[in-house]
Formats: sequence, structure tokens, C-alpha cells
Amino acid sequence: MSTFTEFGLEPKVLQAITELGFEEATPIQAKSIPLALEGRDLIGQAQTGTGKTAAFGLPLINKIAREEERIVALIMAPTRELAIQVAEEIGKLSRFKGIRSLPIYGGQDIVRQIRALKKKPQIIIGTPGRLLDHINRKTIKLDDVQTVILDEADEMLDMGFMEDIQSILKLVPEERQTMLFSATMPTNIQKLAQQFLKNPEHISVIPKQVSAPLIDQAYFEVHERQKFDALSRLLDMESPELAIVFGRTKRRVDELAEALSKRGYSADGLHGDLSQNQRDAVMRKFRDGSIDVLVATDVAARGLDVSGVTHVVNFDLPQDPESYVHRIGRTGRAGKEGAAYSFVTPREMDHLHFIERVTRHRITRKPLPSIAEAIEGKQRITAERLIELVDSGDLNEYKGIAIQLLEQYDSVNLLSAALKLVTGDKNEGSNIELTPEEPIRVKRRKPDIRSNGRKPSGSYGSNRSGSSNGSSGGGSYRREGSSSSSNRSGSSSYGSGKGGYNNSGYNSRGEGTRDYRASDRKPRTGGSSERRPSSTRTDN
Ligand SMILES: Nc1ncnc2c1ncn2[C@@H]1O[C@H](COP(=O)(O)OP(=O)(O)OP(=O)(O)O)[C@@H](O)[C@H]1O
Ligand SMILES: [Mg+2]
Repeated sequence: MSTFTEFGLEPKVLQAITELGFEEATPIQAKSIPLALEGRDLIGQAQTGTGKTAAFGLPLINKIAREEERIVALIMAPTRELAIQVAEEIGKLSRFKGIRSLPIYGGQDIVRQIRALKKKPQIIIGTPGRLLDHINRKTIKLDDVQTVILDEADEMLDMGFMEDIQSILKLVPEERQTMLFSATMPTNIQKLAQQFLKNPEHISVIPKQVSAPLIDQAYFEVHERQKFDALSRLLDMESPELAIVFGRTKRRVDELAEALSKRGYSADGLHGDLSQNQRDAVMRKFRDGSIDVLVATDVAARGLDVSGVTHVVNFDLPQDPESYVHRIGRTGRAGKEGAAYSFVTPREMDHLHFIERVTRHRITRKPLPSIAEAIEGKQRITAERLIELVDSGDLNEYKGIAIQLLEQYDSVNLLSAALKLVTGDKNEGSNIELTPEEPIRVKRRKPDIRSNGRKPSGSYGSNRSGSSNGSSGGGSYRREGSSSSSNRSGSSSYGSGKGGYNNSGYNSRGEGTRDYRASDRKPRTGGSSERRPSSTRTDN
């Protein structure tokens, strides 16, 4: 276990770390920070939610001089929401040092961005498309950049950003430090690494045991037409604090968000066809808890860190195992537990097994909750809320009417009626029909989970770390009761926390992986898919 004081970071950087309540460095931080401070190029792989952002953010902030007036660092991320979030985290980490950072992403008024650029930010965090736009307008100049970081590097390649990234990196001086980070490092990342990294150190923090992250993974075998009721029952039974439900297409997300709202859940949808204002509004509502369920395409699969997400539901299975890992990684972050449930139609069982093989983790089958269990769950949760309210004692305004009612009616009847009212009536059978999605048919890649013939336990590349630090998933790295924004409640009673995956297999994406991605680009059933070839991309 390393404390942050061991790294020789400046006092102002340490102050920010303390303020955030980080007590110990996570394994990826412990390994990356010293090397990054030495100026080495890095390829960093560690599980979702284990602090990769600070792993690259802290050494970066440490090395930038406060009085610097040029853009000296560039961070690229695949989605707008992630660019915003990384900018916020960098902002928090550099608060006392006073470094200026700016997110630059598509969908936001470019004039406003140009104005913000005049304030001379030292770090730009951007999505590739909009960055290129600024470069072409000469509103962003990369001549002085000394550090480049690609967050979710593999996803950017998958989304077809290779050319954009190449064009951008060609404009950055060769004398620079370059770092790639992701929880998954398929082989195609090597092409990028060979081209743009100099003698990189590969850091891979992958636990030996499959039990690392505290995500309870399960699946439910359901027919397509049963999925919506199944989701309602799960939400009723488990009453997530916050949940993310992934759908395959934008249409699916729209329909599902609407259907959930109709049934009385507090839900909203996120996908790439919404305006940036809509996207921002949805994320804000989700982060502050004014909606409980975020329904999203894979645009929300990578990197998003929202505290209080106790559940992830794959309403539709993802196309590939990497996506599965990232989607479920929206929960079980920073030492907390989480539950990840997947709906699998009978024709998709093969695909599920494929995901299991590549992720090297068995996903437990669970029976669907019955209506009776769902109702019971709902009632139990209502009763718990009622008791909390009684304990809080803040009920004086209601006592007069309560006394009056009790004089006229039987107390059991009265309380039952109140419970019924509060529980709400989200009856199944109300007319909800979703356009069916076709089952995923995978064009197989080899279920080879080894890394280019390297030994299965090995991690990517030269593997400096090996698995020595397998302790990652267990502990909480953050001080309880700290001033940080995390940990909304922790009251849920889901999952035993035994879940986990060993993502060492992701190093091994065989050739031809793109094949079924390609089918994703041409939606079969009219629902438009999120991922597109770069020529038609609007999402950046
Ligand atoms: N040393 C630490 N102690 C406690 N909490 C930490 C520490 N480092 C980071 N965190 C917190 O852990 C959460 C997850 O961090 P982060 O988003 O960087 O994970 P990640 O590894 O990038 O995950 P993903 O692969 O999903 O992008 C954040 O809320 C972050 O503030
Ligand atoms: Mg991240």
C-alpha cells in the first residue's frame, strides 16, 4: 500500500488529494505515478473504477508550472461526458496549485470555447473531432504540448478515431511524454502504441484472483418481450440507489426511458442524437439524484464515474466483451459494491458464454423475480422509508390530520392505504410495447484469451507489475466521511460482493474483432446504433 506522500508530489497537489479524501494510492496509481513523474511513456491498464484518472492526472499536474501560459498538455477521451468529467477531476486535483484546464467537445458552442481558450489553459481535455476542428481553425495550437494522454484509448480506436488521433499527434512535438490508459487493451492498441509511444512501460494491474472487483454479476434468461416486465421487477425488488440500464440502440433507449417513466420510475435517456443541452441536463439530473435510472447506449459505457450507482442492467447484451466490462464497471467503483445484471434471450446464450470466456468470469444465472417477490420488495422498501421518516421525527405538520383520521378509521386500514399510496402503482400489464431488437449474432473471434500467445495470466505487454497487487478490488481507498462527493448512502443490500472478473483476457482481442462492430454500424432493425464510422459520426 502506498501513501501519496511517497511519490514526492508537491505540497499543493498533496493538499488536493487530502481534500478529496484519498488515503492510499490505488495499485495503478502506485505503479504509474513514479514512472510518469520520471517522464516515461506509459500504457496503463487497470480495472474500472480504480483511479486511472488520478494515475495520469496527478503527475501531469505536478509537472506543469503555474505561470505557464501555453497549452502544454492534451488529454483525449472518446465521449463528451467523459471529457467533461475528466476535466472536472483534473480541476479538483489541481485546485490548490491553480492550473487551468478546459474541456473541448462537440455540441458545445465553438465561440464560447474560443473565448475560454483565450484564458490560456495549460491542459486541454477534448474529444478528437472537436479538437481537430479547433486545430484547423488555428484556435488550438499544439506546438508546445509536452504531455499527451489518451484515456480509453482502445475505445477511441474502435469508434474510428485512429485517423483523427494520428492527425492530432503529428502536430505535437516528438519530444513529449505520451500515456495510454484503459481497463481493456486489445491488441489493436499496439499499432497506436508503436507509432506514437517511445519505449513505453506497460503497467497492468490485474488481480490474480477473479474476485477482485466487488461487482455481483448475474444474468436472467428472458424472451425479448419479457424484458420490460423483468426490468420493472428487478427495479422494484432491489430499489437501486442509482441504476444505469444499457440498451442497444438510440431508439431502444428512447422507448425504454419513456416506458419506465410511464410506469412511474424516475428515468431518462442518454444517447448521441440528443442535443448537448439535453445530454448535459440528463447527466446533471442523474448525478444529483433527481432521476434514479439512466437509460443509455454505449455512450455511457466508458469512464463515467457517478457515485451511488449500485446497479447496472444490460437490457440488451453488449456487442463485445470489452463493452460488457466497461458497462458493468459503472458500478462497484472505488472499493464499493455493485450489482450487474444482464438480460439474455435464449438465442443469445452463446454470446453470453463467449463474454464469460473472454472475461474469464462465470456469470451466475438467476431466476427472474416473481410478481409476488417484486411486490414484496416494493412494500419492504416503502416500509423502510416510512420507518426512516418516523425516526427522523419531522412530522409535526401531519400529526393533526393523523389524529383526526385515527379517530374515524381503523389504524391498520389507514396505514395500509398510506403504504399503497406511497408504494405507487406500477402495475405490469399497463400497455407498454417496445420495438423488439434482434438477438445479437456474433461473428466469432477466437475465444483466445491469451495475449498474443503470451501466458494467460499475463497482462499486456512487458507487464511490469504482474499481478502482485491483486488486492485492488477489495479495500476502500477513500476515507469514510471525507468531504468528497462520493458515497451517497451505501444503504443497499444487494449482492454479496463476490463477483469479479479477470480482465487479463482483454489483451487478446483477436484479429477480425471489428467484424461484428461493422454490423453494428448498419442497424438491422431501424434503431440507429450509437457507433458509427468516422465519416458519419456526430457524437464528437
Ligand atoms: N486513491 C484513491 N482513493 C480513493 N478514491 C479514489 C482514489 N483514486 C481515485 N479515486 C476515486 O475513484 C473513482 C474512480 O476513479 P476513476 O474514474 O479515475 O476510475 P477509472 O480507473 O478511470 O475507471 P474507468 O475504467 O471506469 O474509467 C473516482 O470517484 C475517483 O475520485
Ligand atoms: Mg477512467
